[in-house]
Amino acid sequence: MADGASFGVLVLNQISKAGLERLPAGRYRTGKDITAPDAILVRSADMHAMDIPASVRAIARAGAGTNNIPVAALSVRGIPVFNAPGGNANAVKELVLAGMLMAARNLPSAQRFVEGLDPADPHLDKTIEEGKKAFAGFELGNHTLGVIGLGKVGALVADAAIKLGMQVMGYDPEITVDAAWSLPSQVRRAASVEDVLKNAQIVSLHVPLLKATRHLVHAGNLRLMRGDAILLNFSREGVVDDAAMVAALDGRQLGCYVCDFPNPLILRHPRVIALPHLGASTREAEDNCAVMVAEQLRDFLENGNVRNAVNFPDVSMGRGSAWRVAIANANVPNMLGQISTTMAHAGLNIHNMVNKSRGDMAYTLVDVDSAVEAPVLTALAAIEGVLAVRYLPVSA
Ligand SMILES: NC(=O)C1=CN([C@@H]2O[C@H](COP(=O)(O)OP(=O)(O)OC[C@H]3O[C@@H](n4cnc5c(N)ncnc54)[C@H](O)[C@@H]3O)[C@@H](O)[C@H]2O)C=CC1
Ligand SMILES: O=C(O)CCC(=O)C(=O)O
Repeated sequence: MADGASFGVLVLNQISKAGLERLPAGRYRTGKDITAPDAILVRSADMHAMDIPASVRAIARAGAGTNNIPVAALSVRGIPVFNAPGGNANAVKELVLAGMLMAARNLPSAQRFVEGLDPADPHLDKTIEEGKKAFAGFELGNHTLGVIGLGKVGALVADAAIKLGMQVMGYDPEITVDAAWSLPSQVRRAASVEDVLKNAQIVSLHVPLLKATRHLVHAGNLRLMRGDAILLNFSREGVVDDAAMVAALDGRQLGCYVCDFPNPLILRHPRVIALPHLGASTREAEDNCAVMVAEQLRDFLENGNVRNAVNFPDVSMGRGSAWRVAIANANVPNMLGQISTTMAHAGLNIHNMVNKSRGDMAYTLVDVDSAVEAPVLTALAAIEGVLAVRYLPVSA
């Protein structure tokens, strides 16, 4: 609960100062030791085993993926999970380009070769000229890149690859209309994951980790890939079956694996290039994401408005009066009827109201013409299907 005018925000990861500054100190307490927080700010910390306090009203993920957050369990509690769509997409795109170049030009092994040179070698020039033959690579232009997942990151990767002279094929059965509009017209539509794996020399994965995308790349479809193909995974560890992928590398069914998720199965494999989850680690991306989610969180805590929550509809309403009630409820018949009847019985006049739904979740903002007493809030919370009720009077 907010104690008077102030909100407590528990911060689980390093969050950029630019974002934290959007939660002004006079009104917000932020830090790693906040007890009974109103909200939690997080990046990659795994929250699945965490006991999320009853005081929590919102989770804000300063990034894209929310697989580290128990979204379904939070939805049942009427708690929105905000993220920052696109806030780090350019940073990931640039690292994917670096990954493609590192693999195509054998840069990590070339670098290891140079690091192993002996400065006292009297024939250093000759050693270098002899050694470099082992690292000859290929140019990206005119090769085919397959992009699986054409959201914020995938679209930027496709666009950059076209600008590098590559041919691009893309697969995304869930693509949104906005994402489809933002794709360059040169991107050829692939029929399936298999179509991409079979026909692209370089494949880059940009899907969220969901039940449907776990082991999207597995033993069965890895064998469709060209023996010299490069697979890039900047999505999530579980999207590729790493055991099958290592077997494909060892069996020469795959040329190289580039990923952002090292684990014991792939560490030190000579044809794996692994980075320590660096995709979003740029000053720009860290600031963008932190600022986006801090602003979204503040508008939710203070006004109940919802923007960019992965489990709630977008709902925003300008303040029509000083007394607002925000209600998260199951998307079932007669909720609005019961909410307005409860308010009418308490003598409250509804000034303005908005209700939207998304899947099983509905969200309602109601501005009323007079103060709302605690028993009315209790009665609203007791309506079957109501998941959370917040009273948000404008402080004097
Ligand atoms: N390495 C890193 O630091 C980062 C990793 N990521 C990962 O990349 C993922 C994608 O990020 P964004 O592009 O920002 O998300 P996004 O939500 O904009 O795009 C995801 C796309 O995947 C598509 N998709 C879903 N299921 C699919 C399937 N079965 N086959 C093909 N496409 C499918 C969706 O329709 C959507 O267009 C995130 O969920 C996260 O896991 C994102 C940012 C940083
Ligand atoms: O916050 C980070 O560094 C990780 C970013 C990420 O994986 C994401 O946004 O999905």
